[in-house]
Amino acid sequence: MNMASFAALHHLTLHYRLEGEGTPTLVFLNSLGSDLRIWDGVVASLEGRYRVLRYDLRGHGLSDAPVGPYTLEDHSADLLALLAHLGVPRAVLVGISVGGLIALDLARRQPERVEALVLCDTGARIGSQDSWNERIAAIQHKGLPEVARTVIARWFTEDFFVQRKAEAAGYYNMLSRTPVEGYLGTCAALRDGDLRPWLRSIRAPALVLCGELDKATPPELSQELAQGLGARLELIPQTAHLPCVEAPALVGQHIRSFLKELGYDR
Ligand SMILES: O=C(O)CC1=CCC(=O)O1
Repeated sequence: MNMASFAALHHLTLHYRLEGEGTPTLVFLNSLGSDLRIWDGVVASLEGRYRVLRYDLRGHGLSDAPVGPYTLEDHSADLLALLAHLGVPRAVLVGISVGGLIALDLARRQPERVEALVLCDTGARIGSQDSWNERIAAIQHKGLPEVARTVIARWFTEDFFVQRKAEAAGYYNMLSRTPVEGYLGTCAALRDGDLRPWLRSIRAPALVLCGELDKATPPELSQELAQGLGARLELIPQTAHLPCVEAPALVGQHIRSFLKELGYDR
């Protein structure tokens, strides 16, 4: 059913979409300042082969934006509560950027709930304490719409801004209209979240994807992540931080090949 749905969990309300049939269930997690629509093209490319759950992280899209700061554990507890609400015992988690960190956090805390991981443009540690504190201060001082002008430049390639101008403007709107409390709360989760010590303990099979021109979470970070997890890294040509928007069909193809390797031949 491809329509907006809302789950009133005991602690907050999350916006989600559930579509498609069959196993496994794929759960898509968005990045900082985006929402579940960044996955539209990837989900379309999967052509209903799998059951797909997308949701807006707390503080994003149409989900509640409680007062921060948040932690990665707050985010992964939200996901667990949503899975329980929908009766999904186990899923393949597909997370981008902070969404990847949240997926990793769930995989280390509740390994039995995670069938596999697809980690896009992410790392076990993104940025530094200082870089996140600087971003938080800049937003408090200048506001999110101003800071978003710098941030969006890292989301897409230069070509995208020239050739897909209207989409670039639309995604700037998505980013700059993120609830500021939710954006700042999630910056704090990124500032305080470091999963490097846990990587080797994560046993779920994983695939790592990264835009070859990503400057926010560059390919070297993905390489470290893939090494730590014993996973394969695939670079997505001619894309930056959001290959799911710039090259959704290719991202979808990698997901399908990975699922095939895991025995899900659909
Ligand atoms: O906002 C950025 O600079 C890129 C990013 C880092 C974590 C995330 O989710 O997006």
